[in-house]
Amino acid sequence: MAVRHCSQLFTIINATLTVSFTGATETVGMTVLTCMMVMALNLDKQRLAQEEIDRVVGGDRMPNISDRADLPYVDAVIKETMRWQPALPLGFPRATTRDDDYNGYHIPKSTYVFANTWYISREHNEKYDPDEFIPEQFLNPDEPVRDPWSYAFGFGRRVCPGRYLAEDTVFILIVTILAMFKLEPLAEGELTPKFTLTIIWSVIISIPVIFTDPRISYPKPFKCRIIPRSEAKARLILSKSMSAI
Ligand code: HEM
Repeated sequence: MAVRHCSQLFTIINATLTVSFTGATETVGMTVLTCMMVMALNLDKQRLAQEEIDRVVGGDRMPNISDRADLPYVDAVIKETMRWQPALPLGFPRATTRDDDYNGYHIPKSTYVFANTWYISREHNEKYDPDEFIPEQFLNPDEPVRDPWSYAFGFGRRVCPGRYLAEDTVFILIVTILAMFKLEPLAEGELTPKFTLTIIWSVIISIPVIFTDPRISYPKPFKCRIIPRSEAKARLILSKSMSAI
């Protein structure tokens, strides 16, 4: 079920924070958690996203899925989250069903192959450092950057069948959290987005030190303040969560 309206916000945030989304949908939880972390790390970007939400949605209702087209900066924040640290940096391993030759390489039958999503996300770009969190790169029509929605979900026949559900769900969770709450690190320097190289399945990739195992990569437990952005918003959250019970 796509989350069209995030009225059970507290429950959902709680579920997200404890990463209790199970199975395939866990990747949705990871993406939302990653976004919360980068928002706490990048307060200037968080403020830009919130200003856009306030302009479009106003203060007396929660965002809904139909606001998405009018929220390009929030959309760019989500894309940049998926690029900056893809939930599945090497996708799922697959095995070849027959001998193959590709680009001068002979790949025997039954070889494990990976789509290196991490490498695509680090594609060379003259202007932007791939380790920096820069949503703005998705907003310049004159210099198009590859859209992470085109590679974060895999490729071909076995592409993720949940991608459209994931897209809507990630959007509505993040936009609602940003509309209602300010996210702050607990202490200066608490979260360090330093990248480190690591080898996984014989492939070298880099991940932030604050993330877990790169096979399925999500933030290690982190502390941050989640503060309602105003009294009015606190009342709105309470009224929605009470009416959802
Ligand atoms: C942000 C969220 C998500 C991400 C980043 C993600 C990513 C991926 C990736 C990279 C693959 C491997 C594709 C390949 O091998 O080419 C995959 C497979 C799969 N995903 Fe997702 N996924 C997400 C959400 C979901 C959701 C919400 C569902 C279901 C409700 C789902 C169900 C599946 C299933 C069943 C497969 C296996 C498909 C197959 O082997 O044929 N995913 N996903």
